[in-house]
Amino acid sequence: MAVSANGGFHPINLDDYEATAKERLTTQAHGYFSSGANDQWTLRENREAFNRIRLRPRVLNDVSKVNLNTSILGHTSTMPVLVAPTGMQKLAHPEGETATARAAREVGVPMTLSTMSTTPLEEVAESSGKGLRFFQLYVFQQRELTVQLIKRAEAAGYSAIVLTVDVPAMGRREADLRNHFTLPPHLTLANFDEETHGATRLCGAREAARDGSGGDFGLADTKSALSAYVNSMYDGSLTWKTIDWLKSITALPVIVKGIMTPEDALLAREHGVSAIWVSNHGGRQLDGVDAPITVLPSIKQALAEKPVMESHFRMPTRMAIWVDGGVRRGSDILKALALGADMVAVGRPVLWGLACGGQQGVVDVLSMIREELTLAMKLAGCNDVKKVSRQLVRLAHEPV
Ligand SMILES: Cc1cc2nc3c(=O)[nH]c(=O)nc-3n(C[C@H](O)[C@H](O)[C@H](O)COP(=O)(O)O)c2cc1C
Ligand SMILES: CCCCC(=O)C(=O)O
Repeated sequence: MAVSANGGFHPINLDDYEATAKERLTTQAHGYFSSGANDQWTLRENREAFNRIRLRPRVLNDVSKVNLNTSILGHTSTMPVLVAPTGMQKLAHPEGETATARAAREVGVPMTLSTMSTTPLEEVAESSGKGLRFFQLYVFQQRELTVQLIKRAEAAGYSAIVLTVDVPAMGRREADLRNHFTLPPHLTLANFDEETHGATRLCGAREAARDGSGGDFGLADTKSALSAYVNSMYDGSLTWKTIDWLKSITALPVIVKGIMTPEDALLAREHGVSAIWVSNHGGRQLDGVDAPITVLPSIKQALAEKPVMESHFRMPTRMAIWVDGGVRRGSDILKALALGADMVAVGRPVLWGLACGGQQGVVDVLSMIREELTLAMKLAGCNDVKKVSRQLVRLAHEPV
């Protein structure tokens, strides 16, 4: 493993990557990557919720071969795992998003590129060739800028638009406030140019106020340049009509990221999205919300109880369910699949792999996830991800 040649680093689980990444990153970068909002209750709960779910293994089921291949939006992934969008990856490694995209391609899983990338979306696409890539969209008050981003993602061969809906305002990340988070001078928000955007190096609240970009500046905005940026640039007025608008300007499948209730899952389906991404943004937005894995069963049930028939074929409309938050073990993925997820995303572990070893570090992290998932499947008596069923898990309130 390339990373083991690098400073005698021999990780045996994803937590080992996190510990070593912490040693290698600046305080500001580590604070930004690792932290959650406020008291970080939700951040911890994202992990703890997995511990309350028990597996129910079956035996004597020939698990000599395990099939992990999964179909996603008409494409194939070599496992039911995808890379979640995370901003500013050059804070982790000089090759940033390019290294992540190449690693995802090498492993055969989709990569989601953040709007807040430190590499232009075209460069990421070019460097990772035929790899499957989705573009994560933040909607800016400057609507034309948003339209341009979508057009560029289409032209560069991204296969879906992932609209993130849980950032109408910036969550309160106290590590960023303490560290006065900003981008170092050599990095920019590379999907924008300074002339049209005016803030590619992020901006302090005072600067934003001075250049008239508006916003309602609070204490947090004077301490975190990211907070000032988000609160002055993002459009906080989005509604369900925004989905209709998005669908009217792109032919790409639209995925809505940040769904946490059955009510919103049903609305998302009504508005014709291809998938919902059940997520609380890695515990970084509203502290006190449940873990995505906790709300997943009720979302799955609500969608099953109220099927919507496709008018032409009278077949139930199939909207996929993706989930993320606190996934650190192969068995976490198995639990998520059993509770109804079609795909499971990982955020921070990819950043830790990137910080530890660039592209190879991310390949190693994703390979470790694959190895753990394969073993969990074997030990649970399941030889194909398509066969993972609800019977494979027991929730805390269910009888043994
Ligand atoms: C450092 C960092 C940056 C993130 N940036 C984005 C982003 O730009 N867009 C987005 O939709 N989600 C973003 N997220 C949320 C992730 O996509 C994902 O929902 C979350 O990290 C999943 O939890 P996990 O880190 O426990 O796997 C970010 C998360 C982290 C940790
Ligand atoms: C919302 C701020 C930009 C990136 C992001 O989504 C995150 O840091 O969680």
